[in-house]
Amino acid sequence: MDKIVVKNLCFKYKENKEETLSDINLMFDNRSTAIIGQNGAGKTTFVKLLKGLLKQNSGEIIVCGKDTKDSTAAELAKYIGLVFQNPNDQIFKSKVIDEVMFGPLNIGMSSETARKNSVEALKILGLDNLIDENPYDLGLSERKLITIASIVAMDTDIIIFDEPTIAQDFAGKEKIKRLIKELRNKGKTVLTIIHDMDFVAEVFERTIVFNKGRVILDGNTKDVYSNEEILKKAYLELPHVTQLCRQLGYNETFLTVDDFVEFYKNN
Ligand SMILES: Nc1ncnc2c1ncn2[C@@H]1O[C@H](COP(=O)(O)OP(=O)(O)OP(=O)(O)O)[C@@H](O)[C@H]1O
Repeated sequence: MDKIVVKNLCFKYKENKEETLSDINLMFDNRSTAIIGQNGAGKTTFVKLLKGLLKQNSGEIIVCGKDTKDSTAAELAKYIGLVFQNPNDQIFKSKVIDEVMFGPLNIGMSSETARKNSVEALKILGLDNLIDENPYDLGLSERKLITIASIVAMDTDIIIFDEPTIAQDFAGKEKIKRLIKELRNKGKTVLTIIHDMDFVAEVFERTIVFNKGRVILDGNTKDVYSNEEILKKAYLELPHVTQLCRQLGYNETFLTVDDFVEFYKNN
């Protein structure tokens, strides 16, 4: 079933002359989905509309059966969680556990379930030893993971990450990769705005490309990455292994080194 249906969506910020989003038509099922596109393409605006933080000028957005135009952001928070790009926009409590439990409590979860979910989410991200710390005493990468845990703990059907890998080293990226796969296996719909094309290739089943407020590509990641010319025009650079294989004359699109090695061994 499609958890989000977007029809003929248009949006313009009052102070801007041009539309930021024009005629967007998309449906989201359980596939893990990356939303990519150059800076200013409209990705963050799009997810803010899904979450009900902005209201469209025209078109329709249905989230878990609810029309976002008739729903408050508080009502939609039960269905859709959004992790902001900058953790400092989200964190305000002085203890990690209180910060992570805030969202679950706010949507009406019992404190017992909120605590259980919060500890579980912190554990998945390897942060359960920081429960009593002040988030502001921690580094940017840990603060970012805490904001991710706090949304995961809300156990919403749809979870959106805005640039989750920023400020993460290899270990942090691996944690986020594992988390996204785990959420997907639990049947959650995970949408992620991201610039890291290698991460997209390794993790996401579906990729949507935004360009100047429109969707220019949408499909399984391998098919989308096969449209080299369109991606180039949108100033998006393919992963190095994909480029290398193309330059070596392979017609097939390889998303990861493992993909290529597997193919190479069998041919
Ligand atoms: N609050 C706002 N008021 C007016 N214009 C805005 C506002 N927020 C964003 N914009 C403009 O809308 C356009 C789309 O911005 P948006 O942040 O949605 O793009 P993005 O694809 O998420 O970019 P990035 O990858 O840099 O985060 C940009 O031209 C931006 O300047």
